[in-house]
Amino acid sequence: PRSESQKLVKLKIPSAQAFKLYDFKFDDFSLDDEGSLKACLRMFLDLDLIGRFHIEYEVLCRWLLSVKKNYRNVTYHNWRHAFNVAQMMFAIITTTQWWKVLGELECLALLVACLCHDLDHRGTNNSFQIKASSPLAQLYTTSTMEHHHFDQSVMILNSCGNQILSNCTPDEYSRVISVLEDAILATDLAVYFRKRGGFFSMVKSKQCDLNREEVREQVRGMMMTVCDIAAITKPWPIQKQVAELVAGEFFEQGDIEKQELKITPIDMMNREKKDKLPLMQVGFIDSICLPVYEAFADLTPDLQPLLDGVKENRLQWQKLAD
Ligand SMILES: CCCCn1ccc(=O)c2c(N)nc(-c3ccccc3)cc21
Ligand SMILES: [Zn+2]
Repeated sequence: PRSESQKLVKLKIPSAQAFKLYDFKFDDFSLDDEGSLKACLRMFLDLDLIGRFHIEYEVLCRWLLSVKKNYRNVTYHNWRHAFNVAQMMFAIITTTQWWKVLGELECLALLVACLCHDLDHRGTNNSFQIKASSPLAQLYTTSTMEHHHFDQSVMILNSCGNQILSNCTPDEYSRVISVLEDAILATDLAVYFRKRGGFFSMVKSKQCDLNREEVREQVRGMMMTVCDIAAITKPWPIQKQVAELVAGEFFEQGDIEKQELKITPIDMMNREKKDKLPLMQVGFIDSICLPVYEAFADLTPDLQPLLDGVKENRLQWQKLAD
């Protein structure tokens, strides 16, 4: 029987327009597994990454299938989330034309990073790893999960039949891996909190010169956060559905903490405090989301729609909180 990747190789790939991949309001739930895999191929094709890095098409298909397979069947941090983060990255770098400033190598690394950034997530967060003294916490004491996601990414990139970077030069390979590591580690919200002050003041003072490497590294990291939480910018029905998945996974962690670790979970993860969700959403929006989407809307008016989306959802959550 034809292998999975040979099946994927043969499929006709619709245009980015047909998939609505340029759309900031892309519906996170619009594609099934095969559709999401074809959409990933479309993103690699339209960014001309296959041609520029001589990626063998069947290897790319096999790599995508391996990445998807290494996401677990958890409530929120699954393949669908990773795919939606990649679609938002594609929409941002094409709409703003930043793909021209970042260059193909950084775009390749960012697209790979989005697809791989939560690999093998168990539906529990970094503090849970420490509390449960999980094997991962023994390996990495800070950004525990993010280091694991990066490890998993490199493992798949180096697996035979999945080496999409095999035709890169040694210098290109090491630069892709370096950008990949920074990008994945940047998705730890603790890292975002630590670095955002510098980024916001750089944007405010109009010092954001994307032609400087240290500026591009900072912007790439913040772009990962913007894409990682982008569900907060989506039309209300999509945002509400995603919030329920996030809360669902948080409550599942809270259940484990109660039953196995015998500790009382924080309100955010305690299903007995479910009625506080709308208020917590407003808090999440005010403390984490608004500042970074305001900064990007300052950087370029092209990203104003993302900030508008967050503000619209804040109104909806505030209404439910009243
Ligand atoms: C693991 C980090 C997930 C971050 N995240 C990404 C996208 C989202 O849309 C949302 C959301 N709507 N809500 C929350 C949230 C849920 C309960 C309490 C506090 C915040 C988080 C979130
Ligand atoms: Zn994520």
